[in-house]
Amino acid sequence: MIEVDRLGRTFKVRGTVTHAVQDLSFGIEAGEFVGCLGPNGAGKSTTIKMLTGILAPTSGRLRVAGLDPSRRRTALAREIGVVFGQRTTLWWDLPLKDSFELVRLLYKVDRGVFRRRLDELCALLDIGDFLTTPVRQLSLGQRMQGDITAALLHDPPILILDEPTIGLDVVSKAGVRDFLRRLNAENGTTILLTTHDLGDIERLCRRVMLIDHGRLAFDGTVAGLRAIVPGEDSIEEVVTHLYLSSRRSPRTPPPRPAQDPPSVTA
Ligand SMILES: Nc1ncnc2c1ncn2[C@@H]1O[C@H](COP(=O)(O)OP(=O)(O)OP(=O)(O)O)[C@@H](O)[C@H]1O
Repeated sequence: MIEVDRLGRTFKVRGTVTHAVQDLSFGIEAGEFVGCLGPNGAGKSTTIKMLTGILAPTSGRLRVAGLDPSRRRTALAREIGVVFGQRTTLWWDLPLKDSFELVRLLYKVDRGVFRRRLDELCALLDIGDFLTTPVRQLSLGQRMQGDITAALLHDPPILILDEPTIGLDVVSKAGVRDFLRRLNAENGTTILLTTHDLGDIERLCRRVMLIDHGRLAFDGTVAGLRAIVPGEDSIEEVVTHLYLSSRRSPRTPPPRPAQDPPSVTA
C-alpha cells in the first residue's frame, strides 16, 4: 500500500540547509495500523506531506497505492483520506453539512452512496447534533470528528492522520481512538498516524515507527520498543530516554533493543 525507499527532503532557507527527512525506507501493507513517533522537528510532518503529495521529495522514491504522490495528486486523492490535527480542511464559515456536500462534489461521490456513507459516519462519530453548526463555532473535538468524516466520505482504502488527537479531552480522544480502531478492524482501512500521545500508540497501533533527525530509528512492535530499555515497562519512560539521548548526541542513533522487534534500522 505504501512503499518508501531512501526518501529524502531538504529545505534551503536563506542559505541554511535542513535535512528534514534523510534516507527513510519502510513499507506498509494493506490493513496495517501504524503509529509514527518522534521528537519535535524529527521529520514526521514532512514525511506525511510527501506521502500525501503536498511536498515533493528531493531524493528517493515513494509509492502510495501504486502512485507517485506529488505527480499524481488527483488520482491519489481517491485512494487516501488525510487529517491534519492542527489544521482543518473544512470550510470555516459553512455549516458542517455544507462542507461535506462540497467534499462530495469535489470527489464526485454519487449522491446515494454519499447519503449512506454520511449516515454511517454520523452514527459512528456521533456528529448528528452539530451538522448545521458553522465550522468556526465547533469545539476542537467536534471539528476533529468533522475532519475525520470529511476525509472518509469517499471511502478511501488508506487514512493518513497527522496528530489527530492533539488538544482533545480524554473522552473525545477515546471516541476518536475507538472509531479509528473499528475502521481498521471492520473496514480493513490501512491507517498511518503521527502522534506525540503515547496512549494513541499503546491503544491503537500494532506497529510503531520512530523517526529521529529525519531517519527511521525504530520500526517494530510496542513490546519491541519497550525492550530498548531493559527492565523498563513504561513506554513513556522508554520514549523519554530515547528523545533525551537523541538530544545529547544528535547524530547517535538510539540503542538497539534487547530483544529483536520485527525490524530495526539505526
Ligand atoms: N517548509 C519548511 N521550510 C523550512 N524548513 C522546514 C519546513 N518544514 C519543515 N522544516 C524543518 O524540517 C524539520 C522537520 O520538521 P517537521 O515539521 O517534519 O517535524 P515534525 O517531526 O513533524 O515535528 P513536530 O512534532 O514538532 O510537529 C524541522 O527542522 C523543520 O524546521
